[in-house]
Amino acid sequence: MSPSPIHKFLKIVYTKTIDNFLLAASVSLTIAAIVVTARSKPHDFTDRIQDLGPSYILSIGLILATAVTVYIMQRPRMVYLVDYACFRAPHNYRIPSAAFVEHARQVTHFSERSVRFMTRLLERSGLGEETSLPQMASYLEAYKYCTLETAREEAELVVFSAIDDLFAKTSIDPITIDMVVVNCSGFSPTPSMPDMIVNKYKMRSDIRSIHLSGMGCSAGLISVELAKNLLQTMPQGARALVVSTETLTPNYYLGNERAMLLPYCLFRMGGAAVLLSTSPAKARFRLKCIVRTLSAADDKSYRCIHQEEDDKGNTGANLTMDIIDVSANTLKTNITTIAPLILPASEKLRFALSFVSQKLLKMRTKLYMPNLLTAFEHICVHAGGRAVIDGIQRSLSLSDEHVEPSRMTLHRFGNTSSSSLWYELAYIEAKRRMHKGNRVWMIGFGSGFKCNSAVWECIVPAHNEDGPWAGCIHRYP
Ligand SMILES: CC(C)(COP(=O)(O)OP(=O)(O)OC[C@H]1O[C@@H](n2cnc3c(N)ncnc32)[C@H](O)[C@@H]1OP(=O)(O)O)[C@@H](O)C(=O)NCCC(=O)NCCSC(=O)CC(=O)O
Repeated sequence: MSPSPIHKFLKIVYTKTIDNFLLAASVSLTIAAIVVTARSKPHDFTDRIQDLGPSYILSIGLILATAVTVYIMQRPRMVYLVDYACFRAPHNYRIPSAAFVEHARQVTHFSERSVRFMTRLLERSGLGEETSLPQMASYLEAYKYCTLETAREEAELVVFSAIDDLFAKTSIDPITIDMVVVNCSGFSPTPSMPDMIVNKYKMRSDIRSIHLSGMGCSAGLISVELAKNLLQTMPQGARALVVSTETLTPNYYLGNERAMLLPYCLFRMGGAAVLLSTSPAKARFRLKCIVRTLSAADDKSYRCIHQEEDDKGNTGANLTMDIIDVSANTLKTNITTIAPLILPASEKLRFALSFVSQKLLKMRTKLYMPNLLTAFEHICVHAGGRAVIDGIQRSLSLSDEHVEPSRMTLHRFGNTSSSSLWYELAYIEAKRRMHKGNRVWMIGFGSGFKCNSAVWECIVPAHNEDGPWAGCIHRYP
C-alpha cells in the first residue's frame, strides 16, 4: 500500500527539520534575540555594554578569537578533487570477442576445453565489443612479448595519456605538483612508476612519490586516502597527483585452470589520473569521507583472489567462487562504519528511536533499517564482473539505474581494476546526471579482501565533456 499524501508531507517536514537542525536552531535563536532587543528600551543594550568596562570586553573578544583560531587550526583540512581523466585506448587496441576467441584458439597453450570455457564466459560476461588489450595479446606467441620493455610501454601509454589529458584539462603546471601516488597491483618496475612520471614531466626534486603494488582492484581509494592524509599535513593548497592503473602485459596467463582463465577473460587496459588538493580553487568535488575495510584475517576472504602458480608452473590470479559472498560480507562491514558518517540526521534519529523502543523499552516493533539511498544520489560499484555487480545490487537493493554506470563501464571498458570507479564517474557526468550538491558513493573491491568506499560531493559538474565516453555515450541508455 502506498503512503497517503499526509504521511508523505509529514515525512518531508520531519526530514527537512531534522536534517537542517543546526540551521533551524540558529535561525530560531537569531529571531528570538532580535525580538528581545526590539522590546527592550533603546538605552538598555548600550548601558549594559558600558557597565561591563573595556578590559572585560577586550578579554571576551580575545577568548572568542583564540577559540575560533584553535578550532580552525585543529580542524583537518578539506580535500578536493580538482579534476580527473581516464585513458582511452587507440582504436587498434580494441579486442572484439570473436577476435579474442579466435586468438585463444590459435594459442597452442590453451586446450580445446579452455577455449570453449572462455567462449561461454565471454558471452555472459557483460563485456562489449570495444574493450582493449595491450598489443602483445594479439601475437600468436604472446608469451615471447611479455617482456619488461613491453610492460613498461603499456604502462607509459596508459599513464601518460591519462596524465596529459588531466594537465590539459586543468592547465596545471607539473612543477606545482607536490606528491605522486601510483597504484598498480601487478607491475612494479625499477625505477618505479612514480619515478617514470616525475622523469617524463620533469617534476620538482622535493616531490613525495609512492607506489602501491599488490593491493588489488580497490587500491584506487587507498591511494586517495593516502594522498588525503599526506596533503592534510602539508601547507595549504598542496597538490597530489593520484594514478590508478593495472598493467596487463606481465600478468598474461598461459595455463588451463578455469579459475585463473577468468581474469584473462575479464581484465582490460585502463587507467585514471586524479588531481587532489587542499585548495578549493577550481575544484569540482569535495571528499566527504573515505572508509577502508580489510577482511584478510579470514582465510576464505584472503584466498578468494590469490596470485599463484598452477600445477604446470604458470603464474596467474586465481579467482574463487567465494568472491560474491565475500564481497557482500566485506561491504556490510564497510557500511557499518560509513553509514553513521554519511546518513542524514533524520535517518539516524529514526534508527535511534527504533533501537531504543525495541532494545530498551522492549516494545515489539521491527528495528528500523536506515535507508542508505538517502545519503547519495549516485553510486559507482567496482566493475569487477557481471556477477559481482549483480551481488551488490541485490544486497543493497539498488535500482537498475544505480548500477547502470558500473554495468556500462564493464561493457565499454571491461574490468579495468582500480580505475573502473573513475570511468563510472565519467559515465554519470557524460550523461549529464551530475548536479551541484549531488553526492556520489564509490565502492571499490579487491584482493585482500578489501572493500574501500568514499563519498564525494559535487561542487562543479562537467558541462560539455564526455571524457572517455566521447563518441559512444549516445549508445548507452
Ligand atoms: C564470469 C561470469 C560472468 C560467468 O557468469 P555465468 O552467468 O555464465 O554463470 P556462472 O557463474 O555459473 O559461470 C559459468 C561457468 O564458469 C564457471 N566459473 C565461474 N566462476 C568461476 C571461478 N571463479 N572459478 C572457476 N570456474 C568458475 C562456473 O562453474 C560455470 O561453469 P559450468 O558452466 O561448467 O558449470 C560470472 O560468474 C562472474 O561475473 N563472476 C565474477 C567474476 C569475478 O570474480 N570478478 C572479480 C575480478 S577480481 C577484481 O576485480 C578485483 C581484484 O583483482 O583485486
